Amino acid sequence: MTSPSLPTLDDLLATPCAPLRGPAHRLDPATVASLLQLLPSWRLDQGAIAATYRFADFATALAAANRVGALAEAENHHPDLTLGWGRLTVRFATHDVGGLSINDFRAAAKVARLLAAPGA
Ligand SMILES: C[C@H](O)[C@H](O)[C@H]1CNC2=NC(N)=NC(=O)C2=N1
Repeated sequence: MTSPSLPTLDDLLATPCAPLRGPAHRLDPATVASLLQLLPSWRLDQGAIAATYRFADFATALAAANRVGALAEAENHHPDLTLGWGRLTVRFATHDVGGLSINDFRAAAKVARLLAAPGA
């Protein structure tokens, strides 16, 4: 049960990342935990949210990284990416607020949709 003030997954998918600056936009741990419930593949990882996606080989993982990069550019919200053979780890935090913001969840939801699609 999410409180009325929390966005749904559809809200996250439908809302573009917006410029956020300053600690007022930092999410508290309870909100982070509630929002993570919307993104089952994602976890809290040293102050960021992260997910690891697996692929058939390096070239496929690299292609996925490039698709995530295009999404990040479109959203103006950028992850740290760790690319390996058959593996891509995507991590989001918002450096402009010095922690996690709603933009991280907006972007993560879009990445999850992008990479869940067949042939990602
Ligand atoms: C100037 C530029 O719009 C800002 O630096 C944007 C770019 N992408 C960003 N990405 C992330 N992850 N956090 C930010 O605070 C951020 N800010």
